Amino acid sequence: MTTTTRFIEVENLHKSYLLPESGRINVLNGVTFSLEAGSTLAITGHSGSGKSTLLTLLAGLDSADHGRIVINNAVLTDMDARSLHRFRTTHLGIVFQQFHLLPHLTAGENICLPLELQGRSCSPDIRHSLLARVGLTARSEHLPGQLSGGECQRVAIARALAVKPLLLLADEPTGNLDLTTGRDVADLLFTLVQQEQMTLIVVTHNQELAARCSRQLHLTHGVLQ
Ligand SMILES: Nc1ncnc2c1ncn2[C@@H]1O[C@H](COP(=O)(O)OP(=O)(O)OP(=O)(O)O)[C@@H](O)[C@H]1O
Repeated sequence: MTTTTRFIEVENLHKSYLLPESGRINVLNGVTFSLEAGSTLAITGHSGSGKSTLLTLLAGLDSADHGRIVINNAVLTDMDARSLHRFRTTHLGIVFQQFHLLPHLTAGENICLPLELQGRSCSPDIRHSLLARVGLTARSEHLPGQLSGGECQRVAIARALAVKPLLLLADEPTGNLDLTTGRDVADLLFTLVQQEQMTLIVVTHNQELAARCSRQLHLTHGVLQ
């Protein structure tokens, strides 16, 4: 018998946080969706609706209270912390609004970090090729503090691509950039996603960015619609 599994299957995901003053708040109340490999999905929703929380669970950076996440046949919600870490560093690329580059490392060193953390070598050729893909070959030796916001996000995208991820997760990737720079970064992101045939999930308030995705889902009252 042949079974077809979607690339991503999320079933009945629940997540709450315990607040010291006001008790428990339910953020995700049964999120369910599936996604084919190579698709691009935008998750929209008002501020505080739980978009980043959902992305954090998909990235294996936090655990759900209840529910199931399957990515490429791996059941993240059954994994222990060590397996999740291995899965994340091997198969996922993550891009954040605030870039999260290490300030004391150069652009080239930041880009190589995911490979080095896996004990893999990051040769000058690999480094050069990653920098070239984001148009920053001349900036390899610059520290993040010497780069513009758009350049920092390009470095962060190259870093996310270093491990050749199956899935790219992006949390407001243009949220810290002016309109033109944000459009340039979005152009780069979608070009690379297409070239690499990656699956992309992007969390955003930006309707223009969301509209570039093949699918959009809106998070409201803790569920996706
Ligand atoms: N670690 C945490 N501890 C307690 N509450 C949290 C935590 N992380 C998020 N929350 C709360 O969960 C809710 C959802 O937050 P989340 O950041 O996921 O929303 P969001 O839709 O991404 O918002 P924004 O668009 O403003 O970034 C908010 O009420 C937030 O305060």
